[in-house]
Amino acid sequence: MSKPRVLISDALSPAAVEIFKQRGIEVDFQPDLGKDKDKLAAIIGDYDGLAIRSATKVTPKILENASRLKVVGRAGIGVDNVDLPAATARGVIVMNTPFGNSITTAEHAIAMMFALARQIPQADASTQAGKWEKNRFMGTEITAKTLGLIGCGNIGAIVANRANGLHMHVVAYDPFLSADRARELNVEKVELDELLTRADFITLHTPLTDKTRNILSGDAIAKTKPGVRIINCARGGLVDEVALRAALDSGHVAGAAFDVFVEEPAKENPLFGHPNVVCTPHLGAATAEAQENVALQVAEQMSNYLISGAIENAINFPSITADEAPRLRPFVALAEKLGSFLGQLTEAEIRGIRIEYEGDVAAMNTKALTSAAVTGALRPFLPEINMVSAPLVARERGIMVEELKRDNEQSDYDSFIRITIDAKDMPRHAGGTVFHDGKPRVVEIRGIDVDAEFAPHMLYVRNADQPGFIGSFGSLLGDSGVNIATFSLGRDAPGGDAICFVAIDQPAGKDVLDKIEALPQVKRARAVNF
Ligand SMILES: NC(=O)c1ccc[n+]([C@@H]2O[C@H](COP(=O)([O-])OP(=O)(O)OC[C@H]3O[C@@H](n4cnc5c(N)ncnc54)[C@H](O)[C@@H]3O)[C@@H](O)[C@H]2O)c1
Ligand SMILES: O=C(O)[C@H](O)COP(=O)(O)O
Repeated sequence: MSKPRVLISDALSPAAVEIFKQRGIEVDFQPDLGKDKDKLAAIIGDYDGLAIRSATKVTPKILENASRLKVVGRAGIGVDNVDLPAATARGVIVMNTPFGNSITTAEHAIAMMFALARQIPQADASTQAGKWEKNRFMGTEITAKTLGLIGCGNIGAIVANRANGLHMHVVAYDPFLSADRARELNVEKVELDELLTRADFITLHTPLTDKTRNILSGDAIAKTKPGVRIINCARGGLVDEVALRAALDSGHVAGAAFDVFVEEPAKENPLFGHPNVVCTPHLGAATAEAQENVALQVAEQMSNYLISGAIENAINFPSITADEAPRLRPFVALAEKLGSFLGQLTEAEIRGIRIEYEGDVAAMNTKALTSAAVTGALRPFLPEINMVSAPLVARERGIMVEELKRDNEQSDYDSFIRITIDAKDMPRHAGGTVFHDGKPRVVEIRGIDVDAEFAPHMLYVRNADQPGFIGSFGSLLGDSGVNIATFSLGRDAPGGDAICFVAIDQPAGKDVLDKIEALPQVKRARAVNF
C-alpha cells in the first residue's frame, strides 16, 4: 500500500512537517498555496490529507477535485473556511484543534483592551513621530470596570479569568453557560440587553453563526453605555462594522479594537482611519507557542486518522480513540458487510435501517458502527457514500436510522449485530458477530442460523428444504465452471424454508443465476459481492 500523502497549504509551524514524516506520511509544505485556489484545485487530487489554517478556503470546487481526500485538519479553531456540508457529503473528515490557541487568543483580547484603554498604538505613532503629545492621550483605568463577555466558552472563560485578575467585574451573555460554570468562573450571567447597558468594555468570543451574525447590530450598539469600548478577536461579522463606525464617529463608542473583519484579508474597512480604532490582521492565534501547539496537534490527529482510523476533534464525525480503533475495526467491517448484504438484496425504496447491538459491542462506539451499517446498506445505490457522509445521506433521503442496544443474556455470542432494512416491499434482516480471529461472520439470515465468512464473490440462495437440492446445485455450479470455496446452510425447520450462502472463486453471471433459479427447490438466487 502506498504511503498516505498530506498537503500543508497554509503557514503552519514546520513542526507539523516533522510529525507527518515521523509517522511515515509523505508531506508537501506549500505555505502560500492556500491563497491560490486554482492551483490548489489542480493538485488536491493527489492528497489524502489537507492541513490548513484560515487562508485556505475549502470550497465545493476544491472538494470536487479532491478524489482521494480523507481528512481536512484545521490547525486552529474556526472552520468557517471549510464548506462542512460539502466535505461531509463527500465523506471527508474535518477536524480542528479546539484548545491549542485559546490562551494566546484570550491574551490578544486582553492586549487589545489595554491598547484601547491607554491608546497605546496611537501614542506610539505620535511619540515616534517626535510629537511628545503628553496631554493628548488621557486613558481610562481598567480596575473595577465592568467587562461584558459575549460568548463564554474556551476563550471567553480564559478572558474572564485574566479580567478577574485585573480586578474587573465580569458579566457574560452566553445561552449555554450554566449557573454552576458561571459561579466557577466568577462571572455574572446576564441577558444580552443587560450586558449592553452595563459593560464598560465588551469583548466577543462566539463563533459566527446565523444567530450571532451582527449580534452587535446598530440597535444593540445604541443600547450600550456611552463611552463603551468594543473588542472583537472572534470572527468578522459579529459586529455591524458600518453601524459601529457611525457610533465611533458620534462619540457614543469610545474605541474599538478589531482583529477580525467581515472581509479578510481586510484591505479596506469602514473602521479603518478612525482615531480611536486599533486593528490587527487576524493575529489572535499568532504566537510561537500557539502555532506550535496547533501544528503538532493537527499533524498528530491527521496521522492517527490516516494510519489507524482514530478520530479526534472531528466536527463531522464521532470520535474514535487510538485504543478503540483496532477493537472497533472488525465490527466496522461486520456492520458494513451486513448492511451491504441486505442493501444488495433490496430493490424497493428503503424507508428505514435498524441496527441492534447486543453484548460487548453495545458498549462500543455504536455511532461509528451505525454509520458503517448505513454506508453498506446504501452503497449499492450510492457508490460514493462513506461513513462520514452516510448519516447525512440517509437524513436527506428521509431514511429513518434507528439504533437499539441490549445486553446479551439471550444471545449465544459475546457481541452480536443485527441489521434490518425496512424496504417498501418487505423488511430484510441479517445478524453477525466477530470471532476471536477478528473475522466478521454472518450467523443469522431471515432468523435462520447460518455460519459464514464474507468473501469477495458469494451466492445467496433461498430454497425449500427438500432432498436432492444440494447435489443438483453443486453439479450446476461445477458444470458452469464456478468453484465453491465455502458452503453454509441453514433452515428454519425440517422440510421448511432453507438458505445457503456460498463463497465462490469466480463471479457468477446472470446465466448461472438463471439456471439456479430454474432448480425446482429454489425460490430465489442472488449474487452478492463484498
Ligand atoms: N482571532 C483569532 O485568531 C481567533 C483565534 C481562535 C479562535 N477564534 C474564534 O474565537 C471564537 C471563540 O472560540 P472558542 O474556542 O472560545 O469557542 P467555544 O466554542 O469554546 O466558545 C464559544 C461560545 O460561544 C457561545 N455562543 C454560541 N452562540 C451564542 C450566542 N448566540 N450568543 C452568545 N454566546 C453564544 C457558546 O455557547 C460557547 O460557549 C471562535 O469564533 C473562534 O473561531 C479567533
Ligand atoms: O479560528 C482560529 O483558530 C483563529 O481564527 C486563528 O486563525 P489562523 O490560524 O488563520 O491564525
